[in-house]
Amino acid sequence: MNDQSLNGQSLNGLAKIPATIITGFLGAGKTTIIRRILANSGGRRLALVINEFGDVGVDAEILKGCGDLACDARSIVELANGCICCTVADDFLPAIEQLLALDPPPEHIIIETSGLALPKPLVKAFDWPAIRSRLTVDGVIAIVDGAAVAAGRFASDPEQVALQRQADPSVDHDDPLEEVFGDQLLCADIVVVNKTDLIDEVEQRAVVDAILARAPRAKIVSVAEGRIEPAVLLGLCAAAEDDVENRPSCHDGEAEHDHDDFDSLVVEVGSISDSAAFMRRLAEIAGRVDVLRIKGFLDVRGKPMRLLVQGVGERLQHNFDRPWRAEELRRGRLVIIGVKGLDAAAVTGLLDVSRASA
Ligand SMILES: Nc1nc2c(ncn2[C@@H]2O[C@H](COP(=O)(O)OP(=O)(O)OP(=O)(O)O)[C@@H](O)[C@H]2O)c(=O)[nH]1
Repeated sequence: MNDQSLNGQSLNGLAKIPATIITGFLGAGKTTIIRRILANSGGRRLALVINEFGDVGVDAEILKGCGDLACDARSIVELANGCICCTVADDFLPAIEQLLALDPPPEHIIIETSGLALPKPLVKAFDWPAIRSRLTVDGVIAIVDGAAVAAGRFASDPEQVALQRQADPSVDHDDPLEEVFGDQLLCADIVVVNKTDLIDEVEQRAVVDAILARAPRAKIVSVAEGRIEPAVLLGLCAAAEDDVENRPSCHDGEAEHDHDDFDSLVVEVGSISDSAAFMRRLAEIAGRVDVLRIKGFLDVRGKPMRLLVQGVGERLQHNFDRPWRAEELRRGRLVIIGVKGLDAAAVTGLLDVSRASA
């Protein structure tokens, strides 16, 4: 602890505002869990910093308005300019300043990192004087997609890797999914295994074992649909900024890292008339091209409501989430994320849409 803080108090004697970092791989259920926290806030004034990949802003849109009593629109800041671990110096401090300027200020800040972000650089930012004097990291929560872990998404097959090494020793065999996943677990105070509705008990045990193999000291809670009492996740008083040394990362020692291991694109989709047919095509693409995450909104002709589309791997969901507003452009846009080499041409070709941006 440095001289600027003492037992959660800042120098001017005011209690520091606690901040909870919610991390977890693409589609693990971070937004779902934050919705639950907002809905069961117990009257606490919450603020959110939402960082996501692609500028479609799906998470913030889902969260706006779902917990008005706990958190109004002014208390939600979106950081869409890349992963928070890389943009922390430019974007995070202004976001925090904006929230601290609210009158009255928030009682607790929740930060949702993008699914590809490494949480450790963010925890380190809480040691900067401007932040350290006013905030503390109450806890780092890593959300895990139980079904994806059970399916082996984050574990490279050692035999396969050995065979590939024999064939071509120059190929880089690090598994980027495994690295991000491992870093998120090793930084966490609590690991939440979500999506237990999609796996049986044997698989659940295997998932817990896989987590403990990487993070032997992890405290693990298993849930479905993010159903968890906020009291389990908030109020941990971990002061993680004082404890970064005990949160190892496979990127420790690197001056900076990048997200070159992943590709993303945003596609513009004109009005569709047959949502079922469109979803079938999307499912076909997710199967054919190795898509990790799809999300966005679509305009269905003749429908007053906006269609929310969510995909994790090949599992797709869609539902009308709210009416289009009168002043709003009815615009279909999807963010599609995959590992490096994602065949963008195949995606746009199969969907018969244009690419808006990377
Ligand atoms: N079956 C099942 N689906 C879930 C569960 N939790 C979340 N989902 C679904 O998984 C998808 C992704 O959930 P999100 O909460 O958006 O995940 P996220 O981690 O915020 O996603 P990113 O921010 O894109 O990384 C959505 O379609 C959710 O409805 C669960 O426990 N079971």
